[in-house]
Amino acid sequence: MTTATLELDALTVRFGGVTAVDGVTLRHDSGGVVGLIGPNGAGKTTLLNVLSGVGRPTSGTLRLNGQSIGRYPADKVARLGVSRTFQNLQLFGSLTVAENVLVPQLVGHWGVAVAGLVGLPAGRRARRAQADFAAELLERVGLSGYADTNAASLPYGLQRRVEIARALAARPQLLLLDEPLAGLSRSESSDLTELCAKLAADGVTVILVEHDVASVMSVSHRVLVLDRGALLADGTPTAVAADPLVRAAYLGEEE
Ligand SMILES: Nc1ncnc2c1ncn2[C@@H]1O[C@H](COP(=O)(O)OP(=O)(O)OP(=O)(O)O)[C@@H](O)[C@H]1O
Repeated sequence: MTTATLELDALTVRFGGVTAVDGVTLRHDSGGVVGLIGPNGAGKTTLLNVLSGVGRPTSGTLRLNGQSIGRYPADKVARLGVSRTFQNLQLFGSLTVAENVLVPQLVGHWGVAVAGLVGLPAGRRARRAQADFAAELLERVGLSGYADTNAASLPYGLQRRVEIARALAARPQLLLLDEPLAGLSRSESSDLTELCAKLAADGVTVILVEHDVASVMSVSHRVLVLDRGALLADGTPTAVAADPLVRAAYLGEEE
């Protein structure tokens, strides 16, 4: 898989008088895990929304692999290789794990669904292909064997993985995770952090928005710090952790 090239140039998002993202300029083309941290209200989710086509920039440009995507709707951005998860779990509790993972595929294939209802061979073949695909995705996130389990019955940490598997179904180059560690136990957090590292090693660029700074520092190759919408620091975890501006504006606040 070729690594995604992401370029932001003076990217700005305003909501009325509030500048949520303030002239962010950066380029990333080296894969890995990119940690995005910053105090409450720093603009992290707003930036993720713009990267995934859920939000629009007020000004500035956003390019993915050289293509300007800032004005594209979310479904088009997804087709170009950007997938995301949201802060709040968005699973269908009454569906199985495999069904949850396949939701984007199933809703896009009414023809297959109809063929399946009447028992046509094409439907059976398609269903087998879908089951194989779900199994492949679940294997990638460490959920082999859970395909037929009801999603709501899983522990929270595993439900997070189901969401990540669903995001991987679109075969993204860029995976945006919005606070995936929120509400997880220490061991669940460390397992999910390991999964981020594994996905990055597989060639997916992972952008990780997280309040758990220690986990971000442990897994990220590059850390971006937003403060009141602006990029306050950008570098390796070691360099960012030692930056006096970051310590004053952010890390100090956490102590
Ligand atoms: N739809 C909106 N309308 C108006 N203001 C908004 C909207 N979305 C975000 N904001 C404001 O933009 C700023 C950045 O918010 P954002 O949620 O992006 O920050 P964040 O870094 O993700 O915060 P947190 O860590 O608390 O999730 C905040 O001042 C917020 O109140």
